[in-house]
Amino acid sequence: MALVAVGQLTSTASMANNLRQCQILVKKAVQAGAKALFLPEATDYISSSAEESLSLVKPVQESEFVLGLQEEARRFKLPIHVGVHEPSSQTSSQQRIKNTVLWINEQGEIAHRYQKIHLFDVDIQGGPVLKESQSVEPGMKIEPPFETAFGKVASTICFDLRFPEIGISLRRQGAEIITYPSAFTVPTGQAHWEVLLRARAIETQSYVIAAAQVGRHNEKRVSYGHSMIIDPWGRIVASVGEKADEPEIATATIDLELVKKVRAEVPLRRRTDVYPEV
Ligand SMILES: O=C(O)CNC(=O)[C@H](CS)NC(=O)CCC(=O)C(=O)O
Repeated sequence: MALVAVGQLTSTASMANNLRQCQILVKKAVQAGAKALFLPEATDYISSSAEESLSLVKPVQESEFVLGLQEEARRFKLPIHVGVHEPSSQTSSQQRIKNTVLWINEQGEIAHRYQKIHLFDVDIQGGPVLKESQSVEPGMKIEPPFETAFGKVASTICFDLRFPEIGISLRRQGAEIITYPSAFTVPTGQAHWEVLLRARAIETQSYVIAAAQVGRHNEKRVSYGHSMIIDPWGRIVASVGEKADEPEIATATIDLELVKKVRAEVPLRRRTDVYPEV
């Protein structure tokens, strides 16, 4: 059994300020006795255009944001899961970046990395129009869950939440905790956020940890907030809400016995003789 924290903040285009907000979240997580801190998608920065995003992106070893978080993790022996941007490794004519999540272990090392595979290209009437694929290169693989002191953790990012296959696949690979670091829009968040997260927890019989951006990032972008942790029975066991005046955490205990109990009580034997396995 271990206590973990989800952290919620409003990232802007100022990486220095975003790091300061994360330092507040680290302090709160340490004070609460948490054994890990989970931060949202794009915690390093949220820009107002593809051009601005391309101008801000840096490799992790040159990013004062990532280096600063690694220092925090080392100093407090607190592993941190965090969404960032990284330069593309491909040499193509169209310059694009990667939307990734990192696991920084308690030694401050990057021990796991996942690159977002589903990109958010939407045109909602009266709502947001966002074309993530204009500046972001999609990942090409699901990463197997990684071992932590409190269970096997798997990573997805934000819009990946709408694709149950990735959760099912991660569960099949042994995940006990599935993370959805996000920056959900307000209209889609109001309509879909909680119900999708709870569905992913119930159908995978896993803990779901969903750290989210909240509030106004710039003149164009506002995020829904409502970071939460859900247990394998689908109960919300920690939630932050939508206040955006200061960085905030919520904590919950990860109980692997509950994961075992739910999986034993309601065995989900897939009919892969009838439909394909994912
Ligand atoms: O732009 C960045 O730097 C960080 N990335 C994001 O904020 C991404 C792409 S625009 N947001 C989402 O995927 C929201 C999904 C969503 O809101 C939904 O599925 O309804």
